[in-house]
Amino acid sequence: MSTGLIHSVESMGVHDGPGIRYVVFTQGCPLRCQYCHNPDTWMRKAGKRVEAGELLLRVLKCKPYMDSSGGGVTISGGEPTLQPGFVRELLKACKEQGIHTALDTSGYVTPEVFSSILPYIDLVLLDIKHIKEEKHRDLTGVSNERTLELISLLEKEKQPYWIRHVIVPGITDNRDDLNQLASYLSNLNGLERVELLPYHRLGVYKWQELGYEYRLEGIEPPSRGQMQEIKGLFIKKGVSASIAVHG
Ligand SMILES: C[S@@+](CC[C@H](N)C(=O)[O-])C[C@H]1O[C@@H](n2cnc3c(N)ncnc32)[C@H](O)[C@@H]1O
Ligand code: SF4
Repeated sequence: MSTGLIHSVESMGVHDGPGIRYVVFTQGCPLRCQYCHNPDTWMRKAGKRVEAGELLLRVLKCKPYMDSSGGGVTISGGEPTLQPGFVRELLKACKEQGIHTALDTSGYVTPEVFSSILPYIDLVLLDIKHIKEEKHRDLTGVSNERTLELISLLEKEKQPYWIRHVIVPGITDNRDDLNQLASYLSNLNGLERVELLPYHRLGVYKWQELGYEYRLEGIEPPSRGQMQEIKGLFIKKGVSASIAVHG
């Protein structure tokens, strides 16, 4: 039986997929997003080791309210695709129990690894951090090539997915970049919806506790008006976009 390194769980999550969800936050992430609200999940140590079967028993206790709300299980993190064996086993076990499954990812994963998990995922929540390669590198430390390649795979496999995009004033709210992203998304078939996430500062204290330098100091969250205007830009291109509430 596979074990996984997890950071924490949330038994009544309402921000990561439809309905009420049991959210598993895995430990470890290869990206270093400047805005990340979970920097305490980055290191591939310091988490708790759990067996997939043990976690399933905890999930099953929550099944009644997950079912009645149209919810399920979401594996988030950190970057869950770093632990494909554990994630596969947990999602497979959930599916065998009739539980809806979602995976929350940056898409920084090879097609081979992702394909090994895909049969057990009902919904992929894929965050495009930036549509422009150079800006993506600056924001996250890595290329966006794998993320875009993953979208091609999801399209090919006819896998339903949502795209997420965090709006950070001065970093990801350039209108030309957003128009480019909206045009790109308007041509996709499996995309069910786009969730625009307003940048928030709820995790800044963790950066301070960890002794990391927070480069976005001084940047405030976007206003409601700014978010509405950006949402309008997506709608205008025929992309079904909504503004998410903070997690
Ligand atoms: C912490 S990540 C974990 C899953 C995966 N690593 C990813 O980035 O998609 C979950 C979601 O939170 C978003 N997020 C992280 N920090 C944020 C912040 N400061 N404001 C708004 N959304 C944030 C991410 O962009 C992602 O969509
Ligand atoms: S990919 Fe997700 S968990 Fe990793 S640094 Fe970025 S927002 Fe944080």
